[in-house]
Amino acid sequence: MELMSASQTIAYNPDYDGPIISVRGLRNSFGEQVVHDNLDLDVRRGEIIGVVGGSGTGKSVLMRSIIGLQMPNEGEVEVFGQHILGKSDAETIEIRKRWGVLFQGGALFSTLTVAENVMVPIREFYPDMDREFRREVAKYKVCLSGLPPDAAPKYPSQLSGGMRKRAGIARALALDPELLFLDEPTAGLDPIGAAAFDNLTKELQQTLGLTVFLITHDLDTLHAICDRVAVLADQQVIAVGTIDELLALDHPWIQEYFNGPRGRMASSGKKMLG
Ligand SMILES: Nc1ncnc2c1ncn2[C@@H]1O[C@H](COP(=O)(O)OP(=O)(O)OP(=O)(O)O)[C@@H](O)[C@H]1O
Repeated sequence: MELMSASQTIAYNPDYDGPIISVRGLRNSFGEQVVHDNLDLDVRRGEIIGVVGGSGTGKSVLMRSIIGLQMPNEGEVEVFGQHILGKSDAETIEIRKRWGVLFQGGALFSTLTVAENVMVPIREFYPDMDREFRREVAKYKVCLSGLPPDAAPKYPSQLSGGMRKRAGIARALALDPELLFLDEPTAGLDPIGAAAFDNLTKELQQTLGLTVFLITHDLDTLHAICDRVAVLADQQVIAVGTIDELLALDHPWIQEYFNGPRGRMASSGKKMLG
């Protein structure tokens, strides 16, 4: 194994104030199946951007391309203003430290407690951190996720679905990220649990100044907390904007999605609350 020298690691530029994520000309295919072709997207600092699209339109593949788990056939991905495609883990370590990911279903290690799950990224990125301090950080993140302190020593199998999602958030927050990726965070939650999770996401965005890349099918979530919505269809991001801006577009999928019976209900629910 080769160690990177400091000069080979992509440096953190604290003065960068452009888009937090910039994707250009992305192409992803699996065999004959083209999932993305010439896809562009910018994510602005501090926003919650909802990413929607029919099943199989490539929302998760897009997220995986941005975080380096999927190597696209073509295109450029910049995160925090730095090109990351084709770079090794060692080269991107300073960038990866600055984001947290909640995968679909939580993806917790079932043989580790909640606190131990939170400690995994801390140990990976800060191997020299004192063990006691690591424990304290983990406990704090568990609280930040809205879990009671007694959840920390529990195993994922001892938690409800909603609590497991919160444990996943605690782990995603382990390294004090500036950017959070959430893949369908409210899927499988009851409406009350989903609304509570939306509130948590909004609170984290506001109190920690996070930028949030949020894949969802949940119309209530889009209305409740997203600043803008990106729509995936036809292998591209066909539109990005507020829901009102999207509604002004004459695209059949967008109209059906936001103006169909469920879309109208979510919209009227927001008006009643607002
Ligand atoms: N590793 C892979 N190998 C082959 N095909 C893949 C792979 N990953 C994703 N795909 C295919 O790419 C397409 C997009 O998948 P993706 O999971 O991104 O869709 P999605 O928009 O997130 O869908 P959903 O809303 O149902 O979660 C799907 O047809 C999927 O089968």
